[in-house]
Amino acid sequence: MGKQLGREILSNTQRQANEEMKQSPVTVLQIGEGNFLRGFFDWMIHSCREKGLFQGSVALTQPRPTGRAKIAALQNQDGLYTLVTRGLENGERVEKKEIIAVFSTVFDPYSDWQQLMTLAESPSLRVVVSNTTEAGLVYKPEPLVEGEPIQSFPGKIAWLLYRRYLALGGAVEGSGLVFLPCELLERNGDELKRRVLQYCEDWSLPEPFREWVSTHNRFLNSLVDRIVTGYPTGDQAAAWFSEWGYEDAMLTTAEPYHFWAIEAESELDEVLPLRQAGLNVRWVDDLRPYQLRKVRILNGAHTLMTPLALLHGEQYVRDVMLNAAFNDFVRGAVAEEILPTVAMPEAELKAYAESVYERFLNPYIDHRLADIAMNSLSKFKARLLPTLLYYVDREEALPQRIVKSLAALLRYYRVVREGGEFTGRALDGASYSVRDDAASLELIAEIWSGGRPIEEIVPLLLSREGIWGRDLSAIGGLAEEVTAFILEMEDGAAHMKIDRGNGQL
Ligand SMILES: NC(=O)c1ccc[n+]([C@@H]2O[C@H](COP(=O)([O-])OP(=O)(O)OC[C@H]3O[C@@H](n4cnc5c(N)ncnc54)[C@H](O)[C@@H]3O)[C@@H](O)[C@H]2O)c1
Ligand SMILES: O=P(O)(O)OC[C@@H](O)[C@@H](O)[C@H](O)[C@H](O)CO
Repeated sequence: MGKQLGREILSNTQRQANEEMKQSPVTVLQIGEGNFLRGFFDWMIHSCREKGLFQGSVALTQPRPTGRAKIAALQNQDGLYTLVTRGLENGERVEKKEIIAVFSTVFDPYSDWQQLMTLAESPSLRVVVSNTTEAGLVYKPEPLVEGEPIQSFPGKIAWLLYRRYLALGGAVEGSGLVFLPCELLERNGDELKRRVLQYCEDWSLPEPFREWVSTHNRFLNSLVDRIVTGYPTGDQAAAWFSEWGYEDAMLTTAEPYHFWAIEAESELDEVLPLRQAGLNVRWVDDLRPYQLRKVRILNGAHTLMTPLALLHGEQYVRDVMLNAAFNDFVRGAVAEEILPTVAMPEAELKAYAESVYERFLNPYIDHRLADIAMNSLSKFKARLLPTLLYYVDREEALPQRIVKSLAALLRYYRVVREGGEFTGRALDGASYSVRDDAASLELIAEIWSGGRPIEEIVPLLLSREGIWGRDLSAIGGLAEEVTAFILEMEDGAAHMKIDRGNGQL
């Protein structure tokens, strides 16, 4: 057993910076001990502090009782943890190790409720950041028992705000807080506010307070973008620990790419000087283009490649991008079919697309296509169908690569029910299981099973409004093109075959 990370591991300079941080007022409350916030937000605050731009510190709590273990592990390490950032940046491999020191307080709100209440009443507190997954924002009614910890995340916020309102007085300028929920939900700030107000109503908290919640507090909508891969798999951690001379139970890893679009005015730089620290953060008037950019390009490219690549025996995103034929296919689809449909400056879109390819090629991330394949029906509908419909609505030629990926999706969903599973067969006959909405899979399996010719199957599949949101069989030429692609795939026709490394799809 080596030494555990703690303040004695730090160099003299780091120790001094850590002591200064510990003495700094708590300006940020963080609800969420998970990997993502530690590899994203806390790293950002650490970067700001290192540049002398941020004089506050972060108090960390977990949103649910089960997060206790990580809270205890951080307490055991004086609030410190290591972040290794690794991947490609402008074509170069980077690997950077940092000991992140931003938590001046780490506590379990279920055993130390009073500490949360004291923080709630602190005039120094300005920001509340969270990531509790989508599940954390689901509304679960609960009774209010004064002095007892509140279970839900938005319920905690409602009570925290009430205590703050009582302590600081509603009218006081600056008594409100800035909320930055990082959950991956559209308009996450609005969602948190709605939930908080729901608890205020459930507990009959006074009307003037509710008014103050809405008018003096900011619930900001934002879009986070960074792949944070957490504690490394295999022997990597042990190898690093022996190199570093210490062990770290809270070690996390992330890709170099990071982006945060926050719908708010840039004056908030004063509260969070992230941009001044050179971070890729943008205060924006309208978040929608950024959401669209990510969903259509990054997630769209994932969904575009997944069924086709799985049918051809690929397993990982990186391997798809290293295959010349697939690489051409993905880049061609993004550049010629997806980008023209997103209303943002072309140079910006191209730069984002390039960063996405680099992220897909990250030598340190094994992103399984089988994981991305889960719920591919709704993913196609949200991520690629709007692009296809853009051309349909303008009566332009159908985008061939997206049509091909739709063909691959339908072929990938050629499933039979075996026990509790729906299984399909790749082009080489290998079996796989498909995870998606059971009713849709049932329906699709039934359509494929009837012994009909493919020319009948495809229009039937495309006509299911319950799956696609509209009758796709009504789109002129689509069923014929999809059918032709499936037949070519099955026949192993030259242009649907992969000549590994150098061929064509
Ligand atoms: N890791 C990434 O690359 C990444 C990137 C962008 C967004 N995200 C999103 O961030 C979320 C968290 O990811 P992570 O990598 O930090 O995972 P994690 O497992 O390390 O952390 C999950 C966090 O959510 C909390 N949580 C889980 N279920 C909850 C519930 N029912 N109620 C309240 N809190 C709950 C946990 O206590 C913990 O703080 C995911 O939903 C993911 O979609 C992750
Ligand atoms: O997470 P999912 O299953 O909704 O989608 C799979 C990927 O497209 C997705 O995880 C991206 O990698 C992620 O959104 C990048 O920030």
